[in-house]
Amino acid sequence: MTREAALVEVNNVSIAYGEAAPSVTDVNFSLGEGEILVIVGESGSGKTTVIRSLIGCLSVGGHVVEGQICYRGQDVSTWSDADWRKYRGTDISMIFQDSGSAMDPIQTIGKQFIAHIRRHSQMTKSDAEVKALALLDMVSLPAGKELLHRYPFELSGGQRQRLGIAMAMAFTPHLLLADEPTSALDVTTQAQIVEELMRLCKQNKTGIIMVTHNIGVAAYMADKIMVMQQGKVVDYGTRDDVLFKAHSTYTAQLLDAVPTLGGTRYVDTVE
Ligand SMILES: Nc1ncnc2c1ncn2[C@@H]1O[C@H](COP(=O)(O)OP(=O)(O)OP(=O)(O)O)[C@@H](O)[C@H]1O
Repeated sequence: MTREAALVEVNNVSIAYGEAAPSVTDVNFSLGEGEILVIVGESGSGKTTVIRSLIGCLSVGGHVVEGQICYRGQDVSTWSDADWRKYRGTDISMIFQDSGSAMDPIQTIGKQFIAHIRRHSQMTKSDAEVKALALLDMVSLPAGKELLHRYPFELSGGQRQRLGIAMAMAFTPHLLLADEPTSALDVTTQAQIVEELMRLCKQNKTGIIMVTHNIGVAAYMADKIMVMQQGKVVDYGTRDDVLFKAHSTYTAQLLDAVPTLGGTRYVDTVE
């Protein structure tokens, strides 16, 4: 019997910018369908670099210098631009720290959302609008019709992130990448967005790889956690392994920094 390929498999990957020494070295992890991997680590440790490499969108000069990234068993280094266009935004999608800033400020949300749907499908304008409205409803953004006539800056940070999730989920991706999707939000909205992502992940069996600075968020939502420091993975494993049997001093320090409530550390109490 052949083993079914993991959704994502990253083997010994190192990534450099230009001619400089690699910024990220020897990264290994895997993700199954419907699993949530959360990447945590200090600023500059390489989290964004790793997540962007999975959608073939490293910033200028970035390239994989060693190792292999596989998506459903396919080595993505063999993909042409046309292959990437086929997968990006449909099968593999991404939400950013502030989804609104990734949108054109002078075009209405509706125009951009409908164009996004039509770019990846054969839908008519009116069918795309119906789909956009259903997606807005799915992420608890009611009054979608009115919202489609608004501009990105007219929405709150939380509404913009919900919109980002709706657009990213438009084609029910198998893999959703999220780069600090909650860090610009207040704590209550942060919790709502995390719940939303977890619900969609469960409902659609979408695998999620999310970057956050907040190990409390990782403890709450992750199946697996990867901790990065200075371009290297210093801890990786199931949520419980990393939280309760962490090997690196850095992870121990991160966990020590999590506030306690009535003497109980937050991560200890989350199921
Ligand atoms: N476009 C670039 N050109 C050159 N070096 C870069 C570029 N982007 C990132 N780097 C370098 O790669 C390393 C990792 O950066 P990266 O943005 O992936 O870290 P990060 O963990 O996501 O940080 P943050 O939490 O601050 O977003 C850093 O040393 C950074 O300076």
